[in-house]
Amino acid sequence: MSASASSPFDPIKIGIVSVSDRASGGIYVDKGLPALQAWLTRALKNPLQFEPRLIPDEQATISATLIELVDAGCALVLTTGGTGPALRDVTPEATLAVAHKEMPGFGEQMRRISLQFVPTAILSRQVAVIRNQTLIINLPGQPKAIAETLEGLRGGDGALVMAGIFTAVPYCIDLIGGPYLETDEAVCKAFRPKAAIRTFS
Ligand SMILES: Nc1ncnc2c1ncn2[C@@H]1O[C@H](COP(=O)(O)OP(=O)(O)OP(=O)(O)O)[C@@H](O)[C@H]1O
Ligand SMILES: Nc1nc2c(c(=O)[nH]1)N[C@H]1C(S)=C(S)[C@@H](COP(=O)(O)O)O[C@H]1N2
Repeated sequence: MSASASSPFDPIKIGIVSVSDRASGGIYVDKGLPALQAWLTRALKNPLQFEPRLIPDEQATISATLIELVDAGCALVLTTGGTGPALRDVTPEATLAVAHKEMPGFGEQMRRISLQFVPTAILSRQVAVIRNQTLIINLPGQPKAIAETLEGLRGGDGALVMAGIFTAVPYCIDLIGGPYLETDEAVCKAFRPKAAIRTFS
């Protein structure tokens, strides 16, 4: 099933995946999925249909989940967790295993932004890839890292000091034949070349 919605008013399917032994094992309540859903709901104007998954740090399970979400027609899949150096952190490997194209700029920029927040930003091996017509992006597991990387760094007055990576997501999804994402500019101003901007009457 193609990720692009048949009409601009169809709900856009977004996969959200929390990769965590402890959360999936019930040791603590997962905070990643609620944080992902809340931020995406704030940032996007489109009607959305979330496909949430809470899974352990098992490489085969992560890859199978990503393939399942792409095949289900998700235009975008965001994972949180398992991107670190620890023995069981395998989300990047599982993501690359299902990739048709790598998108290295997203990981580079997420580490750059994250360094504004924590010096351990460089411990995240997060990647982003394209599979068919779906963009898959790994985020770190710290719940606060979700807004930090997607929205960027704001000054004390709320003004954006360093843009988050989500500003490039809508145009990337346009380019792979996905649906036209519209953002709430108060949360995230999507960048598109003038010729790529659509207006809906
Ligand atoms: N639900 C949660 N509650 C509290 N802290 C969390 C939660 N999810 C993530 N974190 C914090 O973010 C850090 C990094 O998240 P990580 O990807 O390691 O997820 P995790 O839940 O620790 O996974 P795992 O149990 O597989 O180590 C965690 O070590 C923890 O400090
Ligand atoms: N924005 C942001 N990036 C971050 C963090 C964070 O708190 N905020 N945590 C760092 C830490 S401590 C680790 S270990 C790595 C990997 O985290 P993960 O294994 O939870 O994915 O993400 C790093 N990147």
